Amino acid sequence: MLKQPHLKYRAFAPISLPDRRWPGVQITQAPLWLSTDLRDGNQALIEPMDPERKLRMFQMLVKIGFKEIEVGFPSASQTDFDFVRMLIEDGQIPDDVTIQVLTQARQPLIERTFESLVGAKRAVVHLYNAVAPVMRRVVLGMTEDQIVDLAVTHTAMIREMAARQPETDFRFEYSPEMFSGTELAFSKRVVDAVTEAWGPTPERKIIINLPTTVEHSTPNVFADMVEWMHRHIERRESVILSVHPHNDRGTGTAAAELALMAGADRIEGCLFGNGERTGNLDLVNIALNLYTQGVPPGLDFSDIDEVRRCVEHCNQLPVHPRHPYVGELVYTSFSGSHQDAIKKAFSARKEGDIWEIPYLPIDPKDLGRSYEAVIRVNSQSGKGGISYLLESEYGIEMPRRLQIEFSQIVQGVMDTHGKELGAADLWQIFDREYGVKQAPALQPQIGTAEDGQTTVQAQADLCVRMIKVDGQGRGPIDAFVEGLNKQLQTQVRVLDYHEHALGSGADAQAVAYLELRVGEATLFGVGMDSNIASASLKAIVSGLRRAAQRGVLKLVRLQTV
Ligand SMILES: CC(=O)SCCNC(=O)CCNC(=O)[C@H](O)C(C)(C)COP(=O)(O)OP(=O)(O)OC[C@H]1O[C@@H](n2cnc3c(N)ncnc32)[C@H](O)[C@@H]1OP(=O)(O)O
Ligand SMILES: CC(C)C(=O)C(=O)O
Ligand SMILES: [Mg+2]
Repeated sequence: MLKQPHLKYRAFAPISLPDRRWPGVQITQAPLWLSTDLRDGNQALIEPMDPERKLRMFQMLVKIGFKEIEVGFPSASQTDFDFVRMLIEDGQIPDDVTIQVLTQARQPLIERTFESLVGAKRAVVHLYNAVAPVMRRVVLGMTEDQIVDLAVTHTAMIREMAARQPETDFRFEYSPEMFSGTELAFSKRVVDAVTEAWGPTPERKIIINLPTTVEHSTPNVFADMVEWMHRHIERRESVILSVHPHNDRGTGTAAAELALMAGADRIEGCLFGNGERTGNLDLVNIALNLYTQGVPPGLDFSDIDEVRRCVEHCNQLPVHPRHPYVGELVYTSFSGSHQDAIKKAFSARKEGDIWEIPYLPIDPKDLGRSYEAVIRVNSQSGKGGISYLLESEYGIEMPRRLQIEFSQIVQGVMDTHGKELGAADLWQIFDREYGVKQAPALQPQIGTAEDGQTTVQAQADLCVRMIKVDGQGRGPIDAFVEGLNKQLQTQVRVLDYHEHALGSGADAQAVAYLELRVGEATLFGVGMDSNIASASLKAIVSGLRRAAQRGVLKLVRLQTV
């Protein structure tokens, strides 16, 4: 075994392009898109798609808005051939969509490819052959001249065959396979020769597609290569310059973005990055990256979960929960400080504002995702997330100090059970702690004394004992507390008061949050009632019951009911 196994690898060589321009370029418009889900994606599946899956994928791609779709390698298998026939014969291809098919540079395969396209309104025939030194040497066993000849001969063959099927508007794409591993001068030589053989014009351009068949350099090197081709190939005005990144180093998206800055007009890839090995470029990722920079991608991902379900069904492969933009967890925040910032930013945001929500680079609603999933509560969470869930799901708008108090209670539950808590769990804990739903009846009678003060008579079930309250004060709360204090050894004071309405119409409720000082202890009580005064009195009782349960409430008189 080698002591230094890394020595068997060769470093990629930087490109000499001292006046490179791409680093200063900003992407201001979407590229032309080609989906190769049904070809490069399909050829990489454990179980290639059956006709039902292929059609479902095709229809989804059309719905998303792809205008160029590579639908297969029709000369490779009967299934691919039949699928292309079905699309054409069943009129499945909308007028504004062009199908594309791939072929090797071999006459029988090209003939079969044209056979599959009979009757199509429009089609792109996509020819490839390897140009990289290792492929020339090991696979094709050809010299540079022979490779150029292979490409040119078969381009001319395609041109002739296209002329024999004039009912179809044929376009042509050429890929120097393994462009990313090929000497630039040789790539240019092959590409120029093919372009000349096809004879494009600015009105009828050829597509020259530069594949990162295997990604083995940093994206800046690929960008240099693309810019070099962009600036050096002949007839550039008659060429649509396309790129086809794979993702072996995990930088396919970066490579594609830098390639666009470097002069590429068109991008090939697959939804959620399916494809050979680590996948093709993820089209959804790059399209939504543009979207979040204010550039409309021209592709519709407004129901991204529907797209994901379709892709998972067709590919029989799951999309990772952390996959950019679509994963189950990518709009979810567990950690307390993130939740806190998100909650505050949502409250500060006004309709029409620029999107500036920390930790959420895109509005989940734009992709058909809801905010409900944004915040989930586990042991890493704090008051922000807990109060966000109770507010968004149950309309409970806790004041800040209650948020702090309640989050400690939730933390206690979490420490015991260790599991994630949903909004319903939080509501249950809240209700149990503050006794909101099953609060004991008070039967308050509120009146006015001769001196104008408010009088309150009520019954208060303080857990330890039911007491009769009879008090007088500046308002119902003051009167109730005065009445209570006559009976309690531990004195009660209201420190703070918040209330809000919950719901509307006949079912509307008032929720009151009262911060109480009970002897030495400070704690909250919460009350809910259709009557706002009753809600406040219930909140006081809620706080006192909690104080009694903690043993901080002492009665002085035994005036029970
Ligand atoms: C980077 C890419 O994704 S390229 C697309 C790859 N996709 C696929 O291969 C999926 C579909 N392919 C197939 O079904 C088959 O490979 C076919 C039908 C195309 C060809 O099948 P076969 O004739 O049995 O050949 P095989 O599969 O072994 O391919 C290797 C042969 O193709 C030749 N070849 C490879 N690429 C090309 C090319 N672009 N042009 C001409 N010949 C080529 C090789 O030199 C080799 O020839 P050899 O058998 O004389 O040594
Ligand atoms: C056929 C070509 C474009 C390809 O898929 C690749 O090189 O990755
Ligand atoms: Mg590929």
